[in-house]
Amino acid sequence: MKRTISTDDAPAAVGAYSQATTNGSILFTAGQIPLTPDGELLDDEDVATQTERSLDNVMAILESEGADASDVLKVNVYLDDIDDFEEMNETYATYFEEEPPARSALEVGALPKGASVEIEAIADVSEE
Ligand SMILES: C=C(N)C(=O)O
Repeated sequence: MKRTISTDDAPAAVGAYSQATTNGSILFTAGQIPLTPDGELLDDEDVATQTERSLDNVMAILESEGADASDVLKVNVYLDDIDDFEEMNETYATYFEEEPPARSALEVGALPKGASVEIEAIADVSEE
């Protein structure tokens, strides 16, 4: 059965979506842009900082469900400029040092709120 997830440790949705949804086995986070949990937008920060903030949000959502980076199966990374790939990837790699999940990274025309980075994850939250 579908359940929506809400945690104060990640920013509230900026539109008509939930922070994450799960069926108890698989968890889907919404795309996380570089907003602090208080709602401050870090759109003027460099891509490394935006990547860090977005991934911190993903991790906070996972942790609210008792999961962590090791449970992530797939990540999608959206960049407003693919030339930022290396800078994003360097920061990203520090979050997934062992057995990194599958990932897609792509350039899109623009992201909500003028962000440079948006990151979403799919994780295994089933009981072992
Ligand atoms: C920021 C988003 N995840 C959205 O607008 O869908």
